[in-house]
Amino acid sequence: MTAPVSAIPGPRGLPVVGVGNRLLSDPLEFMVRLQRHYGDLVKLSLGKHTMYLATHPDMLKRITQENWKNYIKRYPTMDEILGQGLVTSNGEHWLRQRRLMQPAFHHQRIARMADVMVEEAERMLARWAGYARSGRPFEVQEEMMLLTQQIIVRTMFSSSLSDTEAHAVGKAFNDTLNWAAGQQFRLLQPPRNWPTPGNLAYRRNLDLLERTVYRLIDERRQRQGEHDDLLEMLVTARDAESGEQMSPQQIRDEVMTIFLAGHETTAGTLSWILHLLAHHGDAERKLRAEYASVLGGRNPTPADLPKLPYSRMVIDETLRLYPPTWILTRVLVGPDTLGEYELPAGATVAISPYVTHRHPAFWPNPESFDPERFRPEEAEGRHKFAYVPFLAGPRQCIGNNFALMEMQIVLPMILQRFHVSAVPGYPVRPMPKATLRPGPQVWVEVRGGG
Ligand code: HEM
Repeated sequence: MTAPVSAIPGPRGLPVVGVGNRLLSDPLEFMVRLQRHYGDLVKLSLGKHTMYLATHPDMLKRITQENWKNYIKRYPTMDEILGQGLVTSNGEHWLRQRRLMQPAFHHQRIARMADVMVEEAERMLARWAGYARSGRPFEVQEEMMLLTQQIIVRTMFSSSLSDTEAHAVGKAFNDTLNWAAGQQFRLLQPPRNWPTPGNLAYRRNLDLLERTVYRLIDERRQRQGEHDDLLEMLVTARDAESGEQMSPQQIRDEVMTIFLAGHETTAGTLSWILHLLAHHGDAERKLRAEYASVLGGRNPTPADLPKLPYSRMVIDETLRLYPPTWILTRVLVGPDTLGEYELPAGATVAISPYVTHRHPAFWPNPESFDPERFRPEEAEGRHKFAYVPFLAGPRQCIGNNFALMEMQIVLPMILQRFHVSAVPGYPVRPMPKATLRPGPQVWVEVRGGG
């Protein structure tokens, strides 16, 4: 027996905005409390709109795997920047693109990018050696953003860009995406064609990016086979069935998409890990012992990573507590049943990995940082959809192996050279913006590195 949508429980909220004000002011705490109070499917009235928060792993399985085609994405604010890239597209177009791009994200191809990750981490650590010598504290998230930004720019374009260009492009990407993310949260936006300073800077950045990206695409199409990077893969990919290749516009959309999806998430997670380790001495010691016995001070290679299980558990537990994609939404194409309720076509469903990762039926002491939860014996038998930092099903993150390898390489490089400690007086809390980052800032001091 199913119940109608009107029977789904939820808070009443205020007359005009519903619960919109509470969702905006403290969404994480609010959503966790809703799940505890009302259960696994909660109705959220947001003024004119209604959203259904689905948190039970069975529901996530239904939405992302069993009936995934019935749940589509709608992200209109990102259209101009991302176009029809993998994150924002749907249907046949998405399927074709995913098929074309999947091989580039295969384990073996990703492993070939390890050298770039090591080189960029070396550059960052050389800066940190300076901070260690002078005893100067620094904001670690900024460092991580710069690192992951340079890694994605270089794995995308390899040596086609000079260092100066790579920095300019990285910054332009970043500023454009921050601007777009900010727009989603602003109530009163000047129209995009007004010459406000924000609009002008946005236009300038987007122009620079498009000019650079189209130039590089053009060069590559004329001289193929000289590089082994993501751009080469996008330019040469051919659909196995139709033999078709991507148009320059489509390649541009995918370049922007990979940049958007591929650096802030990883930078935030690396910053969270350092913050958590600075407050959990036991985990830090265990991690150092693992690195010492397997690596003995040298940089890791992809072949070492399976031999560093505790390192992976620390990453997994950090992604459980602070999944960068803390909320995402889908719109129903046709009606569907979630739990005991019948939802109509057109309904918006929200999934929150942050809330599901704290579901008391699957996670004892959900707020505590405990990497041991991911020991194989502990993890065995756990509902597969209770842990979804990269989502699941056909639309699972295509870059999950990339991100995991990047973190597994960077982390031992940092910890084998430095002791990282938090600077007192700078409390850190989760900041639910476009991604869930630690904030407002993460100030650290480093020792060692000689
Ligand atoms: C810790 C790091 C990362 C996390 C937690 C993460 C998480 C996610 C999640 C939850 C989705 C699904 C979004 C949705 O369906 O609405 C997603 C999609 C995606 N991610 Fe990631 N991601 C990470 C890193 C990366 C990296 C490094 C790349 C690329 C190099 C990447 C590329 C993508 C792309 C292209 C999609 C769209 C896939 C599709 O719909 O077919 N991500 N990611």
